[in-house]
Amino acid sequence: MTRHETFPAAIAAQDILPVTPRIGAEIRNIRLGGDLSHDSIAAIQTLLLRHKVLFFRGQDHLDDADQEAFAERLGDLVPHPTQAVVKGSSSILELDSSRGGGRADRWHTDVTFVEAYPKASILRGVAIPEVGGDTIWANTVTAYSDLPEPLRQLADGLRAVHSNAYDYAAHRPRASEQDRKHYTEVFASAVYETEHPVVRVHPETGEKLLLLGGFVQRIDGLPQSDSHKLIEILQSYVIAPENTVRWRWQTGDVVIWDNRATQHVAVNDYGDAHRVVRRVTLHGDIPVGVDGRTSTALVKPAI
Ligand SMILES: O=C(O)CCC(=O)C(=O)O
Ligand SMILES: [Fe+2]
Repeated sequence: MTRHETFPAAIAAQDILPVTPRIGAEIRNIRLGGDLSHDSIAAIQTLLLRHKVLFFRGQDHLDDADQEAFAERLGDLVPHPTQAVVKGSSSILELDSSRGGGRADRWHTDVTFVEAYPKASILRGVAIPEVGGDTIWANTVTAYSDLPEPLRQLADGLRAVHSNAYDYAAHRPRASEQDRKHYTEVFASAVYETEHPVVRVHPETGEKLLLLGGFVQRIDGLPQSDSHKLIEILQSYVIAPENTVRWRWQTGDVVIWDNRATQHVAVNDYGDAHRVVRRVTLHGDIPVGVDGRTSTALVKPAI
């Protein structure tokens, strides 16, 4: 972004409050819904590409249907491939801390185990603990540009395998019995495996970004231990504090993230307090690497 770049007309400059210079902006004085003007929707889309994550407080008027109607203005809704939608909705996924799988406490980009994973997610705070339960997002574009040149060159040529089937117990030693059951019986009930470029070219901004996150299993062509080490090195640039933004939720908040240019994690620090968030995701397109090669599905369930 250049300094003199204009703000999208439908949202006034004073209503756009960057939370950090690199990622995240709070947008004030807008009532989200399916009835927003074309200009407001276009402004939200522009701001999302620029800030990667947009925060909206005070959207308590939204119910599930309104959340879906608003999301539909931004793209095509796509339900989660293995988890059931909330009753009565077409594609809302509920994350309830008191149920299995309700705590997304590993860094990830949503649903990267499928080829055309979602381009954006829209999350609504339904029940928020008095303290704790923040979410952190990381900018994977600035992470890529922070890589020292030799690492950038190395990353440019790599491909990684993402899957929803992994050693759950090893990755999540703190998980409850309920979480384990949810993982086996629901989340990984159908196995997906997809090979993505490690560096993706963003289809709208042309920015290069690191495509990794919690579903990455290995880097193509490397022994498992080297694979782990290299993923850890690259991931350390993603989660560097200067590339992240942390949000203290209030009930009625809505957060939208560009799921192509970010990773996120829900901080699991609130014990038995009750936390419920509801999400919709928008259809994405198949990633393309810097060499023009696209992602390829290796395993997908026969439907
Ligand atoms: O619970 C949260 O704050 C985030 C959950 C999550 O990972 C998601 O909605 O995609
Ligand atoms: Fe997520």
